[in-house]
Amino acid sequence: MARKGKLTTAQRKQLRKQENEYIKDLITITQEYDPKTANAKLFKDLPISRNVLKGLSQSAFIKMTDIQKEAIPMALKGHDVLGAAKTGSGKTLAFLVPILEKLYREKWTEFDGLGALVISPTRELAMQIYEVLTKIGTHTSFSAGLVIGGKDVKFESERISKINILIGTPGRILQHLDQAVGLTTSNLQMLVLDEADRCLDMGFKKTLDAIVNNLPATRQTLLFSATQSNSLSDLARLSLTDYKMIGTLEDAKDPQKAATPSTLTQSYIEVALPDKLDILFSFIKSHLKAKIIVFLSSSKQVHFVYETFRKMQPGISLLHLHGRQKQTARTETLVKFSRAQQVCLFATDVVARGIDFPAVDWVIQADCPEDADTYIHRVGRSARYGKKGKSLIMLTPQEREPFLARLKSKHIEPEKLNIKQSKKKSIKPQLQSLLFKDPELKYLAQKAFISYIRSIYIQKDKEVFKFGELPTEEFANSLGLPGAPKIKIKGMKAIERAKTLKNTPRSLLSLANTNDDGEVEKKDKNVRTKIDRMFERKNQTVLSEHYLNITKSNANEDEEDDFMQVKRANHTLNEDDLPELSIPTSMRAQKRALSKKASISTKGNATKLVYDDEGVSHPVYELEGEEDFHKNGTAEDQKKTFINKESEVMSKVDTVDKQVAKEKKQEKKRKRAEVVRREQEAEMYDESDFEEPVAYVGNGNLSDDMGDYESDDEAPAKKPRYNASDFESEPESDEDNNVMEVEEPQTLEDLESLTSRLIKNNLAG
Ligand SMILES: Nc1ncnc2c1ncn2[C@@H]1O[C@H](COP(=O)(O)OP(=O)(O)OP(=O)(O)O)[C@@H](O)[C@H]1O
Repeated sequence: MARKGKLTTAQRKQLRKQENEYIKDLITITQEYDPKTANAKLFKDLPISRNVLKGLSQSAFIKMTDIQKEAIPMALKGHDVLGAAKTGSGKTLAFLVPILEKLYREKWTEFDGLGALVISPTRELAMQIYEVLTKIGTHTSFSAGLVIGGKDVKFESERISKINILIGTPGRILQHLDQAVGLTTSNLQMLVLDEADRCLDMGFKKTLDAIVNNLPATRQTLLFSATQSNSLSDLARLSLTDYKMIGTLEDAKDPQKAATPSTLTQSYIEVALPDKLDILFSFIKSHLKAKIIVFLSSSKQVHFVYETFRKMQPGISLLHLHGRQKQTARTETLVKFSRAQQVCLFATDVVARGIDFPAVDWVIQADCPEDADTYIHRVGRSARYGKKGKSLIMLTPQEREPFLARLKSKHIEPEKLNIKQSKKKSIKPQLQSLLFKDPELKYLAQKAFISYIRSIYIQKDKEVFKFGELPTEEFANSLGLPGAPKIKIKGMKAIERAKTLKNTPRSLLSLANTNDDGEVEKKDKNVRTKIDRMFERKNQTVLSEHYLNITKSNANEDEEDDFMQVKRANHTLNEDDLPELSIPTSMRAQKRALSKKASISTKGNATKLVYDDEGVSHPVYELEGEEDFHKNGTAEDQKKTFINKESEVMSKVDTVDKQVAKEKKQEKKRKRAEVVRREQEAEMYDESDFEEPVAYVGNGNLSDDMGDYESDDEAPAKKPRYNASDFESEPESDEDNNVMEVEEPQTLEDLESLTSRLIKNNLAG
């Protein structure tokens, strides 16, 4: 007899049978389903299981968007999908529904391991996808996990073995594939890349390839983005052969199908670089009732603009978000911005893609994006899911024409706006006074200056970004600085480029002074030490403590040196009597001295030695009998043979040396490129704090998983942590003003790193 509430074995068997039949029917209907004739509009018109439909309708997803209508049936049929659709058009559901359906039809259980993997280029986007999944999957029995860094790996490893659907950023996923013993990918059914073009680009190449190498080749792969890459090599990397393209790039040739939403009003203004902040401040002041995102090119820019504008109190709440912030701060800002209605967020491209902020009125691109695709993603934070929105891009006179041409090729033609003269108001005096009073702000301004110049220098599109035409002095003044901080570029390529720059301003022309090593240096004949350089920067309070420590320890060292020195008070030494000693002075000289080739060349002709019974060495002829010696030919012949043999050896050594040197050079170049790339990455998609990964891993139940997520400090709170009143009156007490959120100061090693192409030198005091 069955106890009350418990099913008997027979009942269970019966239920299982019914479910198997239900799944069988679903599969048959799916195979017979023809999207063209079916003309489905609602999710319930599709062959989707009842539990998923329930989750969808409870989340108010009833009617399908175009991409969902097309992509879901294709994916349900088992095809690989390459899907491109405008920003805010519902791509997330287009891959989440097929994931849930696939696993349901495969009768997936926790013992089957990982069934689906979703890769997102940013943490914020991964969290958002996870949140949508937990909503629509609430009536299914799959477990979901979010890995974006953080918690104890052992803790994660235990839980991750039970995860069916894993969502995460590339670096973190790879770390888990490497470390989590329990994570079995051999059964993986589906791989999804959201923002696929970004996941596939150079920045993530190595990581993504390593992840894919860990996955079974027979799987279904879905790629989604508003700007899709259909480069064959990219698709080959994912073993994508028989795939269906949905709304892909071909459609971009049709003006009606431009990559931006029709509900978005796009405009541009031409602004000289030194006037940008004036215009930006005026814009914010005249849009106090709006919800605005301002995109800037680097975290330093964001930090500086946020801190200074905050002090100038434009009359609207200000927020800032970039990849160098702690995850908790990033998440809090995300939640605050989502909930607020009148607010201005300064951000880097870390939130340019995929993030679904509700009701953004304006997207301002204060710095020109690297390409048209980034433009599309940035403006896509507004006008989502059929809502209205506006965007404005500031283009410098140098950027205007070529960048508008890039946009035109994608059928995007923003309207020109003019700035009313009456609205123009310079904030330079205010900035100057702020920087004068606060050395930390001045330091931020210097960093913002350098990072902007650097961002222009490293841009690929040289027609848009004309490094040589930057008005550096005026730009520095516009940030409130008394003059442009001096900068130098390391690396041969940079020098060549700097040399060819015809109209390069004075401050940039100093870059062209190079030394033997191909490094650009100041003309200064005296070699400046790290401490000298520190001294030149000592006006910066942020560094001054470090500086003091160094100079103090150096002073102590001097004293110690003095103390240890043998005083020659009681005798004198005749310098001429001392043996001549010389040591290689530079690294290059040291290397040369150690190279095999150099050591051979400095030793003259090699002499063959033989050792006697006592181990004493002798030239060969000393121990060889005359008769034996003549057996090997005349002395002249033997000499020739010997010389030929030795030159052969030397030439081999020479070839090897050259090869080694070439490889080293290539490796150095590769490393430098890698570091520059990583720095760019850190600016935009920071996944850097590897040592302290946080993961929110489910425990076999989606709703429990969401509970876990909520309770975690590091996780974004589902319920608001701030109520509207908290937020609107963002406290700015005197105390708060004094406590500045200053990033960790860069170390000397950072500043002088060979890997950095542009570094500051002798910051203007
Ligand atoms: N069928 C639907 N019914 C109602 N709302 C929907 C539907 N599909 C998506 N949405 C809503 O539309 C918004 C945009 O969806 P989503 O974030 O998936 O867009 P996207 O195409 O991925 O955008 P992006 O290219 O910027 O990543 C979200 O707020 C989502 O909840």
